[in-house]
Amino acid sequence: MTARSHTHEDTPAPVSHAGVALEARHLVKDFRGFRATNDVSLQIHEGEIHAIIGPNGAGKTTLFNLLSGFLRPTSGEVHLFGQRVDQLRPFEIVRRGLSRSFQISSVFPSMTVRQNVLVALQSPTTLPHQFWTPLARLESLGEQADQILEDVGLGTAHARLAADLSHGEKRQLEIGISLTQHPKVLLLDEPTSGMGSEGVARVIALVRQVARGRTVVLVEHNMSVVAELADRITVLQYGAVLASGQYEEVRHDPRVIEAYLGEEGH
Ligand SMILES: Nc1ncnc2c1ncn2[C@@H]1O[C@H](COP(=O)(O)OP(=O)(O)OP(=O)(O)O)[C@@H](O)[C@H]1O
Repeated sequence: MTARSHTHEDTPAPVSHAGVALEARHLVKDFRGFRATNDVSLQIHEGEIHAIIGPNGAGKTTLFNLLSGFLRPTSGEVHLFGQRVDQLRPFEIVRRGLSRSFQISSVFPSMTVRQNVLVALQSPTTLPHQFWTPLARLESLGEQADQILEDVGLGTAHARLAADLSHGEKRQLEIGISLTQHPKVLLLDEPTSGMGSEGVARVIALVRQVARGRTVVLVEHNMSVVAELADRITVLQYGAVLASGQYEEVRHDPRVIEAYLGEEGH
């Protein structure tokens, strides 16, 4: 335990939904008898960067899919800003302020970087009431697209074909595409996967940038990225929450060291 660490007793129990952006309550997901998510309850606080970690097969992706509406829970509930969302479809959850980064499949390789962002901005989830002003809409979309590309560090790459982007740049574009939905809560699935140290450093800076004024939840295998970015972490094992709390607190938890962090030399 270090000076910066906290104990469970230090952390006041939340008494209401105030300050809670996203909440899982006793989530269960069974796949033909196999329990991939086992009674997961967690609270993501507004404005925090929260990392979900755990060994391979621990259920991180399944939890992401449950939180974003891509899977329906077998039982349990998901609440977004105090409202139940687990029975909604993904686009309805997007409209309520939660967006997730998509894998490379959401990027159109034969279109330019800017065109990819424009197409995402034209999504009806973003512009449901503006069909009668096509010219004004296009102009406003162009400005928005350019701003998003600046925000994700692709301002000078706007005219390049998405197919020609490096792996890291594609991840930047995916995050940009997520931002077109104006999310209050952004879910990032392994944003640094497959990257070298330069790409990792760029993504760390990018996540910090997009986290301003937002809540970010990320699944991440790279523990130095987690240490760098996360305000709090939740550790999953066998589909259940093994530990949750401040990074410094959780990383000293002997069960966590045994299950996961020990392997990483932390
Ligand atoms: N559609 C499915 N049908 C059956 N089993 C599934 C399905 N999706 C996931 N699983 C199983 O659920 C468990 C959790 O998988 P999940 O992908 O959520 O883990 P993860 O923590 O994201 O793993 P990784 O770190 O390897 O990506 C695994 O045992 C997986 O085989």
